[in-house]
Amino acid sequence: MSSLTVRRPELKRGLTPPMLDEKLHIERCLEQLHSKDKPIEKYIYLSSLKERDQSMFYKLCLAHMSEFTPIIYTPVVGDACLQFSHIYRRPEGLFVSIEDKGRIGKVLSNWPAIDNARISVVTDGSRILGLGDLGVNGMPIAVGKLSLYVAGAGIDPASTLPICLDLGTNTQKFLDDPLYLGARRKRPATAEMDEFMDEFMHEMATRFPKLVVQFEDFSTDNAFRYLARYRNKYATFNDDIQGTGAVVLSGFLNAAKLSAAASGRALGDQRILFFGAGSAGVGVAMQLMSFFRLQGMSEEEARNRVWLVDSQGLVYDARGRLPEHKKYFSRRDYTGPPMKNLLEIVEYVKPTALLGLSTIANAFTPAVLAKLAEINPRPIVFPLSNPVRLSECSFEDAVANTNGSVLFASGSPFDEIKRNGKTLYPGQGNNMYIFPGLGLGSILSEASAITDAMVEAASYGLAESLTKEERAQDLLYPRIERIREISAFIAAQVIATAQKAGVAHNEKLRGKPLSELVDYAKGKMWYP
Ligand SMILES: O=C([O-])CC(=O)C(=O)O
Ligand SMILES: [Mg+2]
Repeated sequence: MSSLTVRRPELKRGLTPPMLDEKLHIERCLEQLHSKDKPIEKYIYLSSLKERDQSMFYKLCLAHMSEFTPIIYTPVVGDACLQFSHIYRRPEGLFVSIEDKGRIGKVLSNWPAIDNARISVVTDGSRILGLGDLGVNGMPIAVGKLSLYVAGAGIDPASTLPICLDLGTNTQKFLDDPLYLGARRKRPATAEMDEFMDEFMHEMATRFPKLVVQFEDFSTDNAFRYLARYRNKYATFNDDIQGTGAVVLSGFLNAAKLSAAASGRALGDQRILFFGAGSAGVGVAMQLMSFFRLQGMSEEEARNRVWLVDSQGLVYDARGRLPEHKKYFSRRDYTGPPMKNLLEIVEYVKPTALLGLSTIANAFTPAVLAKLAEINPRPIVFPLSNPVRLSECSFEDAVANTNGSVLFASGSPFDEIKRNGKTLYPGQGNNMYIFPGLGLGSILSEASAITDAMVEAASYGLAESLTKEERAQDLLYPRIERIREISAFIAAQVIATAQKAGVAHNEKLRGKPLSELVDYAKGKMWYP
């Protein structure tokens, strides 16, 4: 030991309280957190803690995953977005404005950790969770997702880059708010936005050549359009379409096994009703096609197992003009009058599974839930809308109205329920199980693109990652406390698949067996 290390504490003497002990300081921080009674105050406290003492923030986060995720992420991050312009303390992340068009590269170069950046979450704030167009108030969603990259996949915080594109907002309330922090203008027309996005993506790839870009909470049309536009050109994925799709496929696979065991029907004998046909709804439906294909069905047979419901009711060809993204699943076999009532639609479709991506709170009424339980010994009910107050039903309602038979996963967290001496656990079908591992695998493999097969590998990796104990409790997802282990496993699957697809450029990893890839991913993780 050098004399300097011995003397250092002496040099600092007097600059901290005499009895400041690290272990006890953890307790102190937790006590401070627990002393806040409003969720938004807890969010503000943790956000400041992260700035003051990043290491302590992530230590606490890792040790208290199920307590922390609902605060730094869904649902409380939703409140943080709604109130962003009012609770704002200090800048975090990078803001790129429509006014920067023509010099976006210069703005990106202002990011201090330019050589470290490996993963960026980019939102334009136009559809934050189920809360609508929040404009520049969307920044906390990018920050929150990246905190989970650090906690959940061990990405070095210094390599994360949260970005909020400020393209204005069409929400008048914000335009009228004197404290609103974004450009006071309506959103640009498509052509102008496309020009902006092309320049942005080009400059991102130029300034940050090793960067993986996650698109987050863009409005539905743009989410699909930009995914198609950039997915073969850059290492990018859309979390709401692909991440949500993958996480739901994974939980659905586990739920279908339990449902088939209870009904005695074949695993593939599922009829899935989607309530909500936006980017998440159609993204999930697309992803679930691979569940049916895995059972040996043709594309046509698989598509026939899916029904969509939007704000106009059942989606079917004879209804008339449909937006592009709804056409694929539009029913050809129904020609009657518009069918709007969900209970009526359930009676007509007789689904084994009802998935909600509508952001319509309590749309799964007691009558709908009871009907599902009447036609299925173990109905699959996934109210996936976020945040929690927009959920299509609560876990409590789902359990109560199905006599406890429900196989349940929601987008936002619910508490477990004790019933007849048994504990029932709600699944959380949130993309937080997928994106950290998918991103980590893409970074480590140095992927030049993120293919469907890579997303699917992440999904099957997650489905496989349940322990015996977790399966014995009918869990559909593993416990969130194991997120790092799960992310390493998912990352390994993603790397192997990227190699097969020919998009992996990390030659060091070529041909390594899965177990070595898992160890490699674990070895690369950052710890506070
Ligand atoms: O952030 C979440 O909890 C899930 C998500 O991507 C969304 O709802 O848009
Ligand atoms: Mg999202």
